[in-house]
Amino acid sequence: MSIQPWIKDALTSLGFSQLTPVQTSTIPLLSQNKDVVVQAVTGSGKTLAFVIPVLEKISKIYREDGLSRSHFGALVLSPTRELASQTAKVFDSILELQPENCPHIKTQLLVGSVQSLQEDLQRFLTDKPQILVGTPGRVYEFLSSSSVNTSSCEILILDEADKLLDVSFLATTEAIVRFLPRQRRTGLFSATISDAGDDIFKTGMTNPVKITVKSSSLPEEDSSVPTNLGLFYMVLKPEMKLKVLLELLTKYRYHKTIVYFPTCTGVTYFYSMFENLIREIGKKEGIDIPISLFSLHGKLEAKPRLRTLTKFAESTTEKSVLFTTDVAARGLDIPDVDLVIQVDPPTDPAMFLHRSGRTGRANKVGKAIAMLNEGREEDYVGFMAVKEVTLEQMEVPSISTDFSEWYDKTFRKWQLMDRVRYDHAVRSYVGYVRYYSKHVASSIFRIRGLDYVSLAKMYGLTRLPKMPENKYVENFPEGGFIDHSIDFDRYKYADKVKEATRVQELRTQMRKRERKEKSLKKKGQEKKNSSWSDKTGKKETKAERREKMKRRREAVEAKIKEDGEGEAEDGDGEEDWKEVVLESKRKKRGVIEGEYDL
Ligand SMILES: Nc1ncnc2c1ncn2[C@@H]1O[C@H](COP(=O)(O)OP(=O)(O)OP(=O)(O)O)[C@@H](O)[C@H]1O
Repeated sequence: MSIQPWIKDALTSLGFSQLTPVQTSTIPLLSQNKDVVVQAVTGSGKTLAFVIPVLEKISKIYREDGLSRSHFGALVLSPTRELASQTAKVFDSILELQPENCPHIKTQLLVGSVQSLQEDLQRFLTDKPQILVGTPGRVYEFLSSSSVNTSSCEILILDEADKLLDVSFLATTEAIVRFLPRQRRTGLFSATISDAGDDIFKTGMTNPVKITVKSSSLPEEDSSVPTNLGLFYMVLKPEMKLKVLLELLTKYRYHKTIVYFPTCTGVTYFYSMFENLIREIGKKEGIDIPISLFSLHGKLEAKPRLRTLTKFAESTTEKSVLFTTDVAARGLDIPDVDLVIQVDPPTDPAMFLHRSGRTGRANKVGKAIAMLNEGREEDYVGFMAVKEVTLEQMEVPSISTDFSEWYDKTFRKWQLMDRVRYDHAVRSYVGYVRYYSKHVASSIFRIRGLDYVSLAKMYGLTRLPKMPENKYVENFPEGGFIDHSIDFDRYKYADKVKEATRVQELRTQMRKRERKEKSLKKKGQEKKNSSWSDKTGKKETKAERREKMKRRREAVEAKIKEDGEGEAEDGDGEEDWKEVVLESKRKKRGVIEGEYDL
């Protein structure tokens, strides 16, 4: 295969002395004028499979006419800022080794919130980069500017193409494609590209060559999972999940672990809870537990997100753990991640492979564990087997009664220090139930089959929050109470202003309650003396009132829905959309959704 000598030398210096199978099959086709659709297992080297042809093309343009100001030659699209930034770094690591006597090839990263569009345009005109790497939103804005001329773009790469072609991105991706000249090459890459179906043709490709690289060289052993990646599952009650997680994180031998949670709110909540648990375990055992904990999700600002990821990747602590959502599921390449834990399976089955594939990359050994709720979720194993993904059952590590009691006590003590933590628990629980209802495999993940009581215990709730799904709870506990260990009247916010407001509201409520009780007593007295027709009249008024309330609620919900739209962004932002609705509801009502009026 003819790769330019300087690129070959750079690859060798970077330790890539031999190409991987996906690179061997893709580079010659894409470098010479073929469109490609590439499906290869996670960690198989798809990035270099498009980076090399892009560099080849740009070098060729230079040998011929070069590029004029405001033109660029290649565009790489990625679904997340983290992935775009990582891909730009791969280009840059090779470009740093360009020989002095060649025209200098440069890249530019285009992602939202890192710098303004104006700054991006300014940099483009000054630096004259030939390769643009970015996320759809910012790239679209950038290409819309009259300062950018798209007519010289020779190659378009959609990395994680099935994501870029799903409902969350399709319109923007298509709009970007329309900016580009028809006479160009297109490459689509993903470990799960077949999920994009016919949408691949919306990228304007002509007769693309399909390249599929499975993990095994033996055709009868085809698998969608890399050979060195061990996939395991364990079946347990929701209330056991975090205890087992803590046990795995503290007792297991690993270097870097990524733990996936369903929602952004859940990540923030469990992150601060685990920070405390790990500290307390250290105190209990009289040692410093060598774990550095990080948290990352789509609702954080772009810059801290990128910083956290770099810190996690560069962390040299004995054990480093990243709590995250699906925003960090696709494409991220942190070579020494040796354990992935999914506290719940993802709503989209394709995501299972992307999450698990953060370990066991480039022939390194890795282990991915998925926790399944007892009951119906065991069927997920058979469901994944049909997709050539084999999961092996793993024993649930045994949790001693002592440890379990210590955990409950420590968790509760931490939670009681600030009532805001309970509010957060309620929001995370409600968010989880919403998330659960979005599972693609809805016959396995049945909203009516959830063990709500055990789930509430997992989140540290003592009372089931008010929500429509409560109708599925068998033998619904009186008042929603699972236990009475929290005295809500005395449960304080650490924030003084918040606490003062709570106390004020509590007093008002108590006064109201007293007045109500008094009036009820009085009414009871009157009722005894009133006629039957009077009572019927009151009943009608009640029905009218209920109808009025219903209409008002519907109007509020419609408004909230309207307000909530457009909040979603980058991957997992949309997962918490419902939380935005709930938040907005709360603001409007001035109460915590899911809580009883206490
Ligand atoms: N030719 C090669 N020789 C050795 N290592 C390589 C080679 N090509 C890629 N790698 C390494 O393999 C790892 C995985 O590569 P890459 O991130 O491109 O995988 P991927 O197929 O894009 O995975 P995913 O589907 O998860 O995005 C990287 O650390 C990369 O440096």
